[in-house]
Amino acid sequence: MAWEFRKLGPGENVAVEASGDPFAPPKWAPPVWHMPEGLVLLVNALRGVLALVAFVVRNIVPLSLAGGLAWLGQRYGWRLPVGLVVMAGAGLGGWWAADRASFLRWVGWPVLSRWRLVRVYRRDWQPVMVTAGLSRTHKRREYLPAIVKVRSGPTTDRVLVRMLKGQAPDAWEAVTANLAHGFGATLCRVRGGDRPGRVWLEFVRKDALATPIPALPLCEDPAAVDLTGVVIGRCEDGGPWRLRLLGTHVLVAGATGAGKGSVLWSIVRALLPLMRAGLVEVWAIDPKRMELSYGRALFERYGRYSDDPDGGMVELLEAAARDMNTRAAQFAGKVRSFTASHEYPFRVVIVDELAFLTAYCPSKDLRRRAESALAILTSQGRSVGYCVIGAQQDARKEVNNLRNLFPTRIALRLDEDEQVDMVLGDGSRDRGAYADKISPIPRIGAGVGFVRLETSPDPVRVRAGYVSDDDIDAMVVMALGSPDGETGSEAA
Ligand SMILES: Nc1ncnc2c1ncn2[C@@H]1O[C@H](COP(=O)(O)OP(=O)(O)OP(=O)(O)O)[C@@H](O)[C@H]1O
Repeated sequence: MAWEFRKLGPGENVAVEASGDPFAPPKWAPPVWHMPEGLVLLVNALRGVLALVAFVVRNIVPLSLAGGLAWLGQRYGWRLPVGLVVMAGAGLGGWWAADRASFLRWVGWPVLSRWRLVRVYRRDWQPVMVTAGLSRTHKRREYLPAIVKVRSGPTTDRVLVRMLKGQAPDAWEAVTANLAHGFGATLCRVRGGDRPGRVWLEFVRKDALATPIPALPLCEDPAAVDLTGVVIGRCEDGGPWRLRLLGTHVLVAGATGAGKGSVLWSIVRALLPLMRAGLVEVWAIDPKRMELSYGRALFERYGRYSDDPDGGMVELLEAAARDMNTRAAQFAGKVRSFTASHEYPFRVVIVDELAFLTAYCPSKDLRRRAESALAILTSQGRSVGYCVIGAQQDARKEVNNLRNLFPTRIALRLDEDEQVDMVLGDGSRDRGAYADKISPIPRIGAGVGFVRLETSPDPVRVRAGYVSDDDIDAMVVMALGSPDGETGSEAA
């Protein structure tokens, strides 16, 4: 039987049985190439050598160590290598005990990264990529994205990935749940890579914020407080959560019981040294008469306080707006950047439930006046030392149409997924801000939220310190000298 080879397209060969009969249907068959046996053996041997070289290069450090110890054992007996291993172990133990941070940086995390690369990511990479639909097959050849490196920390693994040509981060964002389950993580987030064509995958192995963070220690030194980053809790990576107050306004959105109070009180706690020094005033507006009223004495001594629904709260806001205008007129042409002083203290206006003033207040006139004062304060107050901090339960537009005047926003636990983007900006939830999935159990989820830091568009998970009633009492004692140190100054 005679066969002839035909090319259907580039790289595609078929064999067709040659036939003299022009009407006979063509008989197709895959081409069979008969290789000389020696050539096959040679190619396989070459492949084996290349794989061995790649393995040795990839594992040069452990292989060299093992080889060196084996050589020493062979040459001088087993006592020497065992002694060396014991000494190295003791040295590492001593390093760990003396300076844990540097030990983890130079030994602990690199070893863990290597271990997780080999035992988790490289091992499960192919099946997870295929199942998640991130691989492609072309002409029966499988193309997989590649792992560039893995960086492990105490709670998170960061995996730098080279995507397939033509792939975009959206394709990865759409399958974060598959990736998390595939690699045994509780959560996976996609972050921008170090160059086009690469993305960082952030796998959360363990929730670093699952247990409440006690109120941060009270600081006595005003110089230690930085208004461009007051520390109010912890970030997921273990670093401090610094919240900018100078030059911005802050919106704290969270469903009922989400822990808005702990954010507000952590801010006041961090500001206390500056309040005592006369450089910061906190004006508190407390429609709920629950959260802020506990520390009313503090606000009355170092600022102002109102919980009066019949106009008192709105008057306080209007007073702030008037004062801000006066300040702006005095600064015009003289001051370019604000520095807090005794004459012009930095004023923080805290509104515990914004929606009460802007949406739920029964008096239309009061609502209109409150909205107007808030709009003035938020649109013009930043540069003259005013910061409005508003808390609200409902992130919907109908309830707060001033949302866009708050440049800094914090999303605590939210009821619906679409509220996440309303608070943090479009695409935030796709980038991993799952504020709607924060646990409603207070011990696990209260005070937990997502923020966008100035340095990166990617949302960061944070938890505010829990300022208990006893902590507030301690603050009052520190600031006023007695738990009920009323000053007698009139509430607005
Ligand atoms: N940071 C935190 N860590 C641990 N538990 C917290 C934290 N913040 C608050 N809690 C707990 O969660 C409960 C609800 O907190 P909080 O009252 O501050 O919520 P909220 O958002 O102000 O709710 P609402 O809008 O209904 O007033 C509190 O009883 C408190 O025990």
